[in-house]
Amino acid sequence: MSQRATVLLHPDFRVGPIDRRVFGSFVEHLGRAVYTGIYEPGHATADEHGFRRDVADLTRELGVTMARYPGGNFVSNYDWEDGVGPVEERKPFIDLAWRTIEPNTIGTDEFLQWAEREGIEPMMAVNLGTRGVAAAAALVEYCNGEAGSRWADLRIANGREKPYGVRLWCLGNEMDGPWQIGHKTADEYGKLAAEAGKAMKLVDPTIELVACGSSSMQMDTFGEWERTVLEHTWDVVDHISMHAYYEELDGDRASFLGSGTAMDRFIRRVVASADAVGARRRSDKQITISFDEWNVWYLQSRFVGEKNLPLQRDAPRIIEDVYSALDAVVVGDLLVTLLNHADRVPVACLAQLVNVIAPIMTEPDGPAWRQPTFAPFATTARLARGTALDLRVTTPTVTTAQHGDVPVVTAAATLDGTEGAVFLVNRSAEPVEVELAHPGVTLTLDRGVQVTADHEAAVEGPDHAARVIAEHVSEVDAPVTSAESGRTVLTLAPESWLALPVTLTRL
Ligand SMILES: O=[N+]([O-])c1ccc(O[C@@H]2O[C@@H](CO)[C@H](O)[C@H]2O)cc1
Repeated sequence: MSQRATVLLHPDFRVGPIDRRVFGSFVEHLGRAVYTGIYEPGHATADEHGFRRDVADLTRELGVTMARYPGGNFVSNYDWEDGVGPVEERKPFIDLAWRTIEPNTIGTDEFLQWAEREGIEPMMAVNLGTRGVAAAAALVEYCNGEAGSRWADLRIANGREKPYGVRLWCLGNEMDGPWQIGHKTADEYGKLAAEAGKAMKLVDPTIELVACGSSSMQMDTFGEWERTVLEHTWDVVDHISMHAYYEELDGDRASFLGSGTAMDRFIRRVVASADAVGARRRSDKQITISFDEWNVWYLQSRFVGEKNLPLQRDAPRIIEDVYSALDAVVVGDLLVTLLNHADRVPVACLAQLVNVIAPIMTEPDGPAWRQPTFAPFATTARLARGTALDLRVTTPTVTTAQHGDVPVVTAAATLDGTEGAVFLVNRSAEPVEVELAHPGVTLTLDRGVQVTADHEAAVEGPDHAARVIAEHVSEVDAPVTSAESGRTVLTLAPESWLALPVTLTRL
């Protein structure tokens, strides 16, 4: 075997604690994410509130800790007041983001109560596209206020006495994007976000706020946007958002498999932009990242063609990407990148949860099933606990058309007491021998989960998904070829992602 990499690991070298909110997801009023996704009264598994039990069970198995709501692009033209109160009095409206008639059957209370029942922390977004300071502050009061003021009393009148205590709030969505309803310049948005945020924190000083960063690293305004927005909002916000979607373009597999490196560079650049604003202000405050949209999404190759959306109703099928095992390897690698930035990325959302670019799919009146991308997320959310370790990886590189030279092997490791996990990715088409160097520490690897990439076009439907999972996702023994004091050698399969539970004890 010609390729070799070394991963140096020690329990004292740490990136930082893993915030469980990094295993968040996203439920937008888009296509079938809500209607016939999480919610379908009349479905065989529906609970007394009309939410699908099969979807909730898969969500639990996925290990999602948090869910962002109600958008996304949707939030930028959403009047939250239309989605509360007696359902029979709620009026449909034309959602301009996805050109869909939104029936308003599900709104803030229904979503927050679903999240509460499922043990998922909600992350709410306010509309800074067509609305502003007052509507944002009112929504915080509606969700978190105690009895005795207008909006809190409205919540109580609507049947919910106890405040929801929503901790995390997005100040709008992708306001740098020309597609956004109420799109703004960085100056316009920064001023509005600072004022909305100020008012929201005056209603509830315990909340955390996320300012919109760039919609992608490819935006022309990237960098300058972050600088300007953070100059305006520095004193009021806690996090800046990042969004990134990756896809295989023109059969360029190597670049696609290198997506984690693009994500890594993007994170480093946003951290640098935030720290530069802090330096100029001589501020010790550290802004962290809410990576509140990330995934594989065939955006350029499939969605852009679909963009002239006809006006539709009744939960249309919009951006229901079907994933391959190759996509699952990339999702696993993106999670490796997020873990390696645990100190600066406490919050992240796999976009999205159900049907829309999602690990869980459903048929109305029919089954719910896992896509191949489900496994790396569920496994990482289950195993990655405690602290992320700061590994030193020595690896061959591969030259890619999109990202230049990228590492062939990527790795992350986590530790909680003496129990932890090691995550390894081989991006090349050949097997790689990886030496785990652990001086002064005994390392015991347990059975784990492996995903190997496929070369097949993904085909819609539960049967195909189940077959891809059966063939490419497996429980495996640690592929150890030799072990001696302070050194364990294993072999990574071509184009694969591997997660192994580990026990570390100091000698
Ligand atoms: O690069 N683009 O063309 C592009 C277009 C739309 C876009 O929207 C984001 O992704 C959507 C789906 O998660 C969310 O509603 C929105 O925040 C994100 C990026």
